[in-house]
Amino acid sequence: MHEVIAAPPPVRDLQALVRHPAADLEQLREQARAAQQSAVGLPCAPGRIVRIEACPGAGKTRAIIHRHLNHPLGPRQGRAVVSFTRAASAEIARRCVEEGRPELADYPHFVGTFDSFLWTHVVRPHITSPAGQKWRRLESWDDHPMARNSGISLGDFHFQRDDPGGVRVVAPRWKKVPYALKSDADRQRYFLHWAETQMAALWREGFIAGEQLRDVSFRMLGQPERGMRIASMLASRFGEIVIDESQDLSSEDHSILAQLAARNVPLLTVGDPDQSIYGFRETSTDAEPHAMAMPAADLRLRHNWRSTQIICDLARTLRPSGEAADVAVGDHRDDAGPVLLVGLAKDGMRPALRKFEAEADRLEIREPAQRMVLAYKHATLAAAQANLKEDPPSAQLDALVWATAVLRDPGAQGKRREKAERVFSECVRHHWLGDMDVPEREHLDRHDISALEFRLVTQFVLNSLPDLHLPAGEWSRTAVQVMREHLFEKLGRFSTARALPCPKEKKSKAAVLLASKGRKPGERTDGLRSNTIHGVKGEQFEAVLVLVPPAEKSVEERQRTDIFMESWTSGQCVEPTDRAAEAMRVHYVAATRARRLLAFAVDQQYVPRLAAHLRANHVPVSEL
Ligand SMILES: Nc1ncnc2c1ncn2[C@@H]1O[C@H](COP(=O)(O)OP(=O)(O)OP(=O)(O)O)[C@@H](O)[C@H]1O
Repeated sequence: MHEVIAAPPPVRDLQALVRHPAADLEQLREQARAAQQSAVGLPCAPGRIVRIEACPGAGKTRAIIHRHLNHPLGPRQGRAVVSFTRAASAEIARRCVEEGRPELADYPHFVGTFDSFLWTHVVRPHITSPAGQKWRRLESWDDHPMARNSGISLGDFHFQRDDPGGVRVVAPRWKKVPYALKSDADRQRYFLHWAETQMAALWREGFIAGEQLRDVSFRMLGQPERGMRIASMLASRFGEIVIDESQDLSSEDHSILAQLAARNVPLLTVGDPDQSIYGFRETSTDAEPHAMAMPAADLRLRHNWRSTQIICDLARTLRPSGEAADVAVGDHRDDAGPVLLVGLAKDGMRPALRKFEAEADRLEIREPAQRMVLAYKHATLAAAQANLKEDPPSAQLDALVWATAVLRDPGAQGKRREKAERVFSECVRHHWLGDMDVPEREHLDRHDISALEFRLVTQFVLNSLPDLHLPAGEWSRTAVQVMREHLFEKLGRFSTARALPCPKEKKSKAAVLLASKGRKPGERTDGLRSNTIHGVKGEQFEAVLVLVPPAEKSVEERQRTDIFMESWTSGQCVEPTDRAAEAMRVHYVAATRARRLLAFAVDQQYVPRLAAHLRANHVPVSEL
């Protein structure tokens, strides 16, 4: 058995303490720090995966960084700290630098994403290539120009395995049929055929991404000798492999980890199962159900440094696992502000936004970046607010404007930023180098340009492009002129000298409007920010408004909203499938982003029932 350092007190005691009017904040904080310290020191155990569960705001990243800073491993051994997004890995690397220990993000350590870990340490060193073929990993299929066709990418499909134990490269099926193709069966068939042919061709060339990488890893680890070699090399290089945000592991990822653990690779996972919101990543038809039976966690952190106790109490009502409410220990723990419930009626979502703004004003939360409007789907936000489109527009000029606007917005993070970087890189390479038929790295290799050189050039172009409030026609001309001056004249190359086409009717509009959603006259929403719930995982804001709109668009959407609201207000999932639990978890993630002010805007018909349910659970609410 492992040793647990300074075990935190049992939950029942904590609950009693926190409800007591004289609960001593300093005493609670001591317990919270002791629990975090336990996570920092919890040893890995051979032969199994050691698991830490932690509530929202528990300081998971902080605990992992303290472990990395303060717990050295054996001589010449490193620690792998694995996350699920490039942004999360970059944050860990940044914190190592901030602590004056930049070497902790470098060899022999590994700080990166799960996919890059599999590639760098499981697959690449051990895979053999047929003659003339070279394996190359793509972060996403979207990164290869030949994996895209008229706005559809190979990433829009799941593929089947070519044989039972093989790799998924044949028989694509849509993850979700794009709206524009919904009623066009011929085009759908065309794209399915294109995807199958293209995937097979790219696979033969040696390109590998997501699902295929997992298949290859699993297969290689399953081979007795090769599996043993991979595991023993991992175990000698890494004293431990820490996996952050482990709730995002798919059942296939779990199977890979189980193979590693069985071969004594020391593994520690840290995550919050209630925040598992990537059910759609369960790709294979033979995948285990999402909620795999897990052994009890080795340690659970139950103190929340982020939110008020009222927000923690509300979060419990959204928790499918039924875990007790967390204990608030942050600066706003005792704020008494109730949860706001705003009824949505026929006059749309604007009144709800205004009420939320007024309440944020009253609490003196003025920074727009701290007043966050969240919804399950981007379409909901588009209806409520005008701002930059979620995805790059298809016209060349509009896409460049969009990418420039996103990359210049310090608040733009995650997937959207990655998409913008890709669009921007392609535009610069198109104008500079031409021949856009291979992914970025090969394109640069072909022209003997290093990745760093290219980054400097793109950054320079980004800074030099004109202000996005210029008329679009003028912006387009100036943008090409800037690229010509900076790339052609200074760097000796320029493959395209034409202005980016700008249709007549758009020429006099401000360029930024080419990349924005429409805004009704008189509407101003500059004082708020908005995002999808999936887009703000891991973040926090002073004030959060969660929109749960009456879904009028489709039966499917209406069902999703109804199932969610029925489940929430009845205190149990009303559907046996994972759909209800997933909707609960997604809204749980939304609610737990809030530090001080939490509001829900729901269809008016649900307000009385929701208010009654929350009050019955001792959550003060205010109906607006
Ligand atoms: N020991 C501590 N003392 C003071 N503040 C802390 C402590 N631990 C964490 N915090 C603060 O609590 C907040 C939440 O921490 P963090 O974002 O790391 O939580 P998390 O566990 O990653 O949450 P989530 O899973 O919801 O994203 C941050 O503002 C962080 O600085």
